[in-house]
Amino acid sequence: MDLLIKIGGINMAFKKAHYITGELSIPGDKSISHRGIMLAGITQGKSIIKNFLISQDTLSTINAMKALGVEINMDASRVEVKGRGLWGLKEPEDIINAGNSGTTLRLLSGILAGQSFLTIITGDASLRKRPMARIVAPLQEMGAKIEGRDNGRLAPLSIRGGNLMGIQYKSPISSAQVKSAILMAGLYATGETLVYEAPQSRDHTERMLKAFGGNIQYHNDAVILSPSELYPQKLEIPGDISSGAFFMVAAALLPGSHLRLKNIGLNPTRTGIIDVLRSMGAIIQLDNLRISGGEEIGDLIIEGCKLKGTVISKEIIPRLIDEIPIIAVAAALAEGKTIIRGAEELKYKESNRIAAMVNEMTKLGIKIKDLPDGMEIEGPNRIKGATVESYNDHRVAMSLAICGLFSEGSININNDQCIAVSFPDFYDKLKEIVK
Ligand SMILES: O=C(O)C1=C[C@@H](OP(=O)(O)O)[C@@H](O)[C@H](O)C1
Ligand SMILES: C=C(OP(=O)(O)O)C(=O)O
Repeated sequence: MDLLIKIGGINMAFKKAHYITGELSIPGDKSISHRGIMLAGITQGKSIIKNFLISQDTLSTINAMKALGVEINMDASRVEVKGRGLWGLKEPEDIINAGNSGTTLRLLSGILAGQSFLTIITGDASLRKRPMARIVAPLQEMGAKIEGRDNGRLAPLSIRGGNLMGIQYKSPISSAQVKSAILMAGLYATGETLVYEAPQSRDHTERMLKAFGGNIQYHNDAVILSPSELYPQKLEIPGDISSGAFFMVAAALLPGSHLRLKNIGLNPTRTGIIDVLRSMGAIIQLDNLRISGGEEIGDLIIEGCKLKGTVISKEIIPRLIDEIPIIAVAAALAEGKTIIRGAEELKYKESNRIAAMVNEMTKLGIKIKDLPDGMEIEGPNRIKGATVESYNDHRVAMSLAICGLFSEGSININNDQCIAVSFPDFYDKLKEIVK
């Protein structure tokens, strides 16, 4: 079956897919790529990062670290970071712009909280609406001077740090960005820094700190960082399960499909999508399992079949937070009702992802309604063609594109160029496996 795609254009349209088949490597994990650049930048010496994700968000992190004086060179196969040591960053000459990337702004704020110089950090229109008090409050408690719009709740933030003290922080939300900002600042603090959260969010920062020589320990679900010196490393970034999720869902939904996603990151704090798809009846196998750079990695093999609805509740949400838009697509085509609760954090992402998915999937003829903390979807649905909006949110755009594989008419997605935020090759990869 032909696919009609305008790569990098404003609109795209697909024709209905019959099945998904093939083997794909998915680009490097976005969360781990950000962390690799930041931590390498504050070690003394040269780190090499392979399978780094080159996307708009991770380029925001690279540009920010360059503005702080770190030398970074990259080609298609690797990134070389010449770190300036924990205390060697320099005051940036201009405002740092994190673009669309919450991870860049929040994690970097933790590092900036440790610097005695002044930095002003901002982002695009979406990021300037996202909540920052969640990092500003604990970083101020550690001793950093931070101001921002709306009483420190919104970026731009101005940060002058230094002389930090470790804190014991019980996080009111499960957020890896909050936890990581505090741990980054903890590298500059006197005494121990402890962060407690439940349920646990992704733990890439803890693992990577350990890999760089950081003194990380766990006690009763809390992570504790003691003052540590970091050392340059060679890293290989696993494939991003959050990007792979779009193809996993497409393959799981189409009987006759057989898809292998190679070298995917399988850190258990990220694999909620596998558990949920299996609870919907999906056939997913793991192969070639190993550990690389302190992270679980392996191949995912997905066979297509008929899916059924499921219930997703609070405890699993941090393990699949970015996959909820594409899970909503799986639910739309599955038999029966799917209920997603405990996901209010979705309102504070690049767009309000509950409102975005409910509005746009409704335009496609899907029975979906919003809940205060999630959504309810009644399946199976016949998906009709329509023009839909991405809200400039990459995950919304890619989820709607997958709807296009199942729709009776063309789906045109306005502003789908935002896909380059996390997955510039999305359409090319999709084209390879759709038959
Ligand atoms: O730490 C990270 O790399 C991320 C953490 C999550 O955000 P929160 O920490 O806000 O939940 C996730 O949604 C985001 O895509 C990446
Ligand atoms: C929420 C996301 O990223 P960030 O918070 O870094 O903007 C995402 O990639 O879905």
